Amino acid sequence: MAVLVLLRHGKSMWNKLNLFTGWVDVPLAEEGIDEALKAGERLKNCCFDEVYTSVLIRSIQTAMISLSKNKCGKIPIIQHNEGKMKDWANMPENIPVLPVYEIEELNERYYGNLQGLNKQEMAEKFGAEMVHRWRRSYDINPPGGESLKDNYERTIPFFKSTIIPKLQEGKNILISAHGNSLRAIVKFIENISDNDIPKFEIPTGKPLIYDYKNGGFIKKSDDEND
Ligand SMILES: O=C(O)[C@H](O)COP(=O)(O)O
Repeated sequence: MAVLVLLRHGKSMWNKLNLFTGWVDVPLAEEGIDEALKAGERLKNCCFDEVYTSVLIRSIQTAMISLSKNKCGKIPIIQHNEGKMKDWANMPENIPVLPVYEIEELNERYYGNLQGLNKQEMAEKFGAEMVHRWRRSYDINPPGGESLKDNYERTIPFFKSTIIPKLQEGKNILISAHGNSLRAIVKFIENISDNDIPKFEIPTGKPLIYDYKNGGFIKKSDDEND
C-alpha cells in the first residue's frame, strides 16, 4: 500500500486580488503561508518518499512550508537536472533526503489572454456565464489559453508514467500543485465525467489523501486525514 496526497497551493497574492493567474509566477500571500503551515500540521506524520511540485513558486513554497512541520526526519531537497545545481561535493551521510521534483506538466492551466485580468471585471464585461464556462467547463478554452482538457492531456500522461509506478513500488507521494492540474488528476483517479467535473472544486491548502491499494485509489474521509 502507498499514500498519495494532493495539495493545492495556499492563497497567492493574485488569488487575493481575484486575478487570473495561470502561469504567472506569483508567490503565496501571508494567508497562503498560514494555509501551508496548517496543511503541514495535518500531514506531519505522513512519511513521504518523494515530492512533486509544478515549476511555479506558489506550489514549491506550499510544499516546502508544509514539510517544515514534518516529523519523519527527512530533509526536502529540490532535485535539479544540470551542472553545479545537480552535483554536490558531499552528501551528508545518515541525513535522509526527501527528493523534491519540479515538473512543468503539473503547472496550473495556462490562462492565456486572461492572465492578469480581474475575474469579477471579466464577468461584468463578458457575462458571468461565459466566464464560468472559461473557468470550469471541461473543453472550452479561455481566449488564448488551455481548457481543462488541455491541462488533463499534459498532466495525466506524466501522472501515469511517473506517479503510478512509484505508488506501485509502495512509495508515499506528495503532489503540490494547482486548482486545475489537480482537478485533472482527481478527474482521472475518481473517474469523474466531463459533465460532472465543472462542479468539482479543490480548496487552497486542504490536502486530499488517497490510499493506493491493489491498483486502485481509496479516498480517505476528512476525519481520517492525518
Ligand atoms: O490561475 C488562476 O487564476 C487560479 O489559480 C485558478 O483559477 P480558476 O479558479 O479561475 O480556474
